[in-house]
Amino acid sequence: MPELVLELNGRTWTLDPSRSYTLGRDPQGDLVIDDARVSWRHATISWGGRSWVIEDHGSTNGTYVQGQRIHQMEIGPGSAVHLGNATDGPRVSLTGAATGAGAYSAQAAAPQAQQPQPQPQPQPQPQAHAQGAQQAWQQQAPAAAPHPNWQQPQPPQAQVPHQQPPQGHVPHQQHASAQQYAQKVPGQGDGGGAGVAPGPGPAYGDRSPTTFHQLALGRVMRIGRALENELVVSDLQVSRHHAEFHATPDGRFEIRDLGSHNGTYVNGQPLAKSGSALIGPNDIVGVGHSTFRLVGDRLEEFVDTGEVSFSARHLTVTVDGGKQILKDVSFGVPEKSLIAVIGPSGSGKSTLLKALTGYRPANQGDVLYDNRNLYKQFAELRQRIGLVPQDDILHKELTVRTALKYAAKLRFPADTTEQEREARIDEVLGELKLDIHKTKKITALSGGQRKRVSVALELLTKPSLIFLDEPTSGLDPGMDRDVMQLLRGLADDGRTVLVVTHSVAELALCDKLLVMAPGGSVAYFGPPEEALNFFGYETWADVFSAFENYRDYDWAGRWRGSQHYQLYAADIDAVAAQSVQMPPAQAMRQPKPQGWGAQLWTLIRRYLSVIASDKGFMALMVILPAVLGGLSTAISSDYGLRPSPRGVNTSAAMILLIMSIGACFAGAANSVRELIKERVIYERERATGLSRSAYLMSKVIVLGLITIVQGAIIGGIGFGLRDVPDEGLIFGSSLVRLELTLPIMALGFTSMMFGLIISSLVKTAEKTMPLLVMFAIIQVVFTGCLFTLNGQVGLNEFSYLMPSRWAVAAAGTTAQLNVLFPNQDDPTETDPLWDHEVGQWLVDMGALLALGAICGVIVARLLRRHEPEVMRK
Ligand SMILES: Nc1ncnc2c1ncn2[C@@H]1O[C@H](COP(=O)(O)OP(=O)(O)OP(=O)(O)O)[C@@H](O)[C@H]1O
Repeated sequence: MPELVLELNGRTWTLDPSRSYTLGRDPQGDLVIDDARVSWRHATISWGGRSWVIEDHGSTNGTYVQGQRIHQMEIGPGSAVHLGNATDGPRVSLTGAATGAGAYSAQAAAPQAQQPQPQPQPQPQPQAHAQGAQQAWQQQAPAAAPHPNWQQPQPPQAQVPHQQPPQGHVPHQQHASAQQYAQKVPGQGDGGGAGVAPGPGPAYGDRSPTTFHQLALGRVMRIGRALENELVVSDLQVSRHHAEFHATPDGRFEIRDLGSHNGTYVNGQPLAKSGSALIGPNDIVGVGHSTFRLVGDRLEEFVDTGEVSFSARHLTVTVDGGKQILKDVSFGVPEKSLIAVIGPSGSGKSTLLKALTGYRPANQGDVLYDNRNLYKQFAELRQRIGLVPQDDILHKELTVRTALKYAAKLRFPADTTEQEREARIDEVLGELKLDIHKTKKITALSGGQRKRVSVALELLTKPSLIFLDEPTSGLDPGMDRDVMQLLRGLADDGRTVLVVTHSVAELALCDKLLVMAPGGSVAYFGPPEEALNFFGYETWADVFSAFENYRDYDWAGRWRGSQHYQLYAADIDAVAAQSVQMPPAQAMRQPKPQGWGAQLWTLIRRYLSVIASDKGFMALMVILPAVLGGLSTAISSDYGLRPSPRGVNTSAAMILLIMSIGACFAGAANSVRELIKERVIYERERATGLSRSAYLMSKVIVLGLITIVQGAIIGGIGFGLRDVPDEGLIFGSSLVRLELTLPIMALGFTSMMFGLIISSLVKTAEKTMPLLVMFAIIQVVFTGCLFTLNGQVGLNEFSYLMPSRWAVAAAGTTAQLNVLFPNQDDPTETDPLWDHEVGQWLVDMGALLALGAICGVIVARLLRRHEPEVMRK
């Protein structure tokens, strides 16, 4: 029997040739390797009939034998295989004989063989508590009506003896007991845990470092993704050459950023690009998912594999006018937890989500992530947060794969290769079982599948904390379970997942439930299965009715007086509330993974892909200007844009009017929905480092080109079929029609910019249509072709704000509109904007384009309103 003995992390397994063994992070696999660089299903070892064979399963970071990345290779006694990194990735060694009594049989070794066994703990008796709670509730009041006693909750100590949770590390268990929970939550009542910046104290509680690296005087230790670095970090968030540690002549150590894309952080604050900082034993250096701490001349590395605790303490949000919309919310969960947040409408769920993600930081309180203060170290920690808003954050017109491809391009550092990004996309698609849908358009997917794609997008960068805002809203009831099971799986795989939901059907899948009461305070936090008993009702509908009927009841007081509070929240609550002091905006600004130009190019390509995928829209873009240009030919005119024998030719003004309005309408119609329909995508991408100006510029360039072409079609048809003056002002006699068309093209562009203003102003896409119509009608009035504007004090000056006024004026200088369409009251009074002079043509065109530029500045300001508060600068 060709037995092979495999050694990993000090443990040995005797492999059986009759079956194959999977290696990876998947807890269901045969050999579970808990290392961020190892893929979920990384590789397989099996007996190939002649010899043992290791086969890589398309892992992101590769399988290495003697420093070479391999796909499939024969192995045998004496072989050593590194997973995830050629030098310091987890090492699998193979020998030919069992190593004695310590050897495990791999068949017998269930995946859990490597997991630490849970310590026996005194278990709380949830049912007894629940009944107790119910009795207390029923004693206080019958469910049908509030009772005065409700207002006087018993002091917590009277209800339940306070149990001191024992100290120590306890592995995760689904629906962990209160004691287990209390052990894992950071900073429990010790006043500590408010971040590490800067100051003594353990940075990671009881977590031990993933690896150590020896630093030596005179030696530089360079960190990066590339294999030639001394410290190779297999993380796509890290640049190829990211940063370096080196000793200064006086024996101290310094970290220097090497122009990294995602930044190097010291105590959560980003170093300037290519900047450096001296580091001491209390400093935490952050590079991608890894953090480093100096211990003597050794560097301890902690890799954030997602298994981190999370808690909120005393979160309070006060809005203008002093009203509190979130009141003193505290809760905490250990690693790998799924938390659901429910509550009646207006109870502050969205406000809480914004406070937890840093989108709108609370005015008071802390959010602790792995014992680090999220608000203080936001620039670094925001990269570990995934947020799936209620609306899809992908362009539905694209295929799943293309949408993820663009998202990966925007979120990963500029120096990641397409191959690396593709590999990560494949990994995520596989994890979320979306492989079979990858070539489908997102519009063709069911609601549940679409939500999976949004989750897949957020998983690309391997966040440890994932927040979801009502993922099941708008889905079929059957999809609830699907989505909640997906979230359960995400948490079990080593992430903390918090979901705000209206759906109560699948709450049992969660580890903890947070129930918000009207007014923004906590009504309950604890295991979901004990919640209904806590409230003393049989259904959630009853609980929500009670919230509705007794809005003024002190729900928070009832919670704080309960034994559940003692069990699940008192420790977190014991720390006094602090007001939030966010670092200065500069320190919070996360370096952008991509340069401005690269972002712009990706955004332009994505936008063109979206347009190209909609053939109907493309056809309309050509038909609309053709029809509008054609309409102008319906005006009967013997002389076109030339003077009649008497000079006057009012139909020329009508022709210019119709063509200008056509250009206004086409331009504004192109852009009026553009920003509002992408608002959620913009908000999310902005939080992950998208440049506002690159985003706006991508719209201006693509829509600008479209509207200019449309203007050319309108002008080509409208002027092409008409008599035009023999001589132009700029182009002489040869290109008079072009000279007349240029103002129409510029008008299309500027109207498109006005459309962007409308799009960034409105709250819903439906509101854009009335505003578009209003814009077009105002332009009709202010062309100067319906009635004389010149000389009308106030009205004339106001018309200078209208793009149609300048476009008609520019074309009017060429066509001599002062002759064709003289002032009806006083023919000697001419409009100076229509003077037949080269300078005037240039002034009119300049004013038209300047209006467009001013619109651009206004849109940029308006876009700011739709950004996470921390991104507004
Ligand atoms: N900026 C603000 N200024 C004033 N009041 C606000 C502001 N933002 C939210 N509110 C109010 O705070 C309360 C909580 O709002 P929030 O959107 O967080 O509730 P919600 O529980 O998410 O509601 P829903 O389930 O309907 O989405 C609401 O009464 C809301 O009107």
